[in-house]
Amino acid sequence: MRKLFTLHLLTNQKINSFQPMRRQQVELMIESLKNEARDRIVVDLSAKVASLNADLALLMMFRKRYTDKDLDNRGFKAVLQEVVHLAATPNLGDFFPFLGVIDLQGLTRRLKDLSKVFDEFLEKIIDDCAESNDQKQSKDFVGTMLDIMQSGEAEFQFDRSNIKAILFTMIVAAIDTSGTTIDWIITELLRHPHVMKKLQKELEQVVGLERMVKESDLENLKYLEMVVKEGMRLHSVVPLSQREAMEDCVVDGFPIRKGSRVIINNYAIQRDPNVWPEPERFVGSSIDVRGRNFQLLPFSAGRRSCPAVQLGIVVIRLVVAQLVHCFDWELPNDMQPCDLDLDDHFGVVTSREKHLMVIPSYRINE
Ligand code: HEM
Repeated sequence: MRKLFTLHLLTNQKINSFQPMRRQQVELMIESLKNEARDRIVVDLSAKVASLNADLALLMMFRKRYTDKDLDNRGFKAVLQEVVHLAATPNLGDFFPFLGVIDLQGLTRRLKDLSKVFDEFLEKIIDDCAESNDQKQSKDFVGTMLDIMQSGEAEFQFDRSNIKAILFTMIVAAIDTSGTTIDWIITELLRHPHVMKKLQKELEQVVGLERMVKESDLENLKYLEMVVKEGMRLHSVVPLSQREAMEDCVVDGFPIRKGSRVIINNYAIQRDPNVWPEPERFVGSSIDVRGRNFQLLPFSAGRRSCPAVQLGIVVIRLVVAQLVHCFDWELPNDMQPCDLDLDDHFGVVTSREKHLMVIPSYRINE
């Protein structure tokens, strides 16, 4: 299934083919911010970035626009945040099975409510895709899964509920991660005005102030690359990974029995003073993000690491570059950069506790 996902969505060719769609969606967000800048409105940047990422991910995966209302009145960000928060909350019932029935924390009940919301949405996606795939020569990802299901040729059980489970994983994995990462990087840039200025300088030199950033500019923006890596190091949006030992082994002197689940604390590794001499510092990391040396693990590492590293990085760099290039940012109510709060909302994906509120002013020459 991972191979299918990679082949259908994540080859270089596929990622490039979605470039015009990314440009269009990012331009829409910039246009709306430009209007708000004209009126000096305080904008909820977290919400803007979240809805941009939901649009990008859903358009890419399902080739169709779905709005917040298609999921639930609360919208994608709020619902997904609740899912990732509940999924990471330790359930007493897992440790003391007799408590599972009582559902003391109400986790099972809340997750069941959310699963109903998602179930209806996923049914709609599958129906829409089935309908549009009938008219197309080339199948999209959902169409291919429907074909596998109908052919009965899968070597494992594969029905509609399996398709829904896969789509659910993809939506959770794709939507919240990139948006949350961008949110944290902009937060750090606001907390470090000299880094923001330096990045704007690089953008002026490479792109100029007569036009917006294009995806083809990204490879020439080396300081942007470092800023993004450092933001991902300080704010590991997926703070913990879980793996199950396939055989008895010893890790760093600790014996691990086959079948044990090991939790890897990416957050702690990325702030480990033995690896990072100044762990709290922002900017200066040139270490590879693919976790080859197990020092920087925003996408985890190994066989179950994120298959969408390249796509994630492109989206993050593009959106951060556009926001920093097109606007100067001010904090509302005379707030100072050092007063910006860094409280996080712990979950499978860890986002800012409070939304980032800022005042943009447009800086590109018309
Ligand atoms: C900044 C953006 C992203 C970050 C930081 C990120 C991070 C991660 C991490 C850490 C994992 C592994 C979790 C674990 O260890 O169990 C993962 C898995 C996954 N990610 Fe991403 N991700 C990002 C973007 C995306 C996007 C855009 C997609 C889809 C288009 C995606 C699809 C997936 C999938 C399907 C998996 C599960 C892989 C498997 O179980 O084999 N991710 N991601």
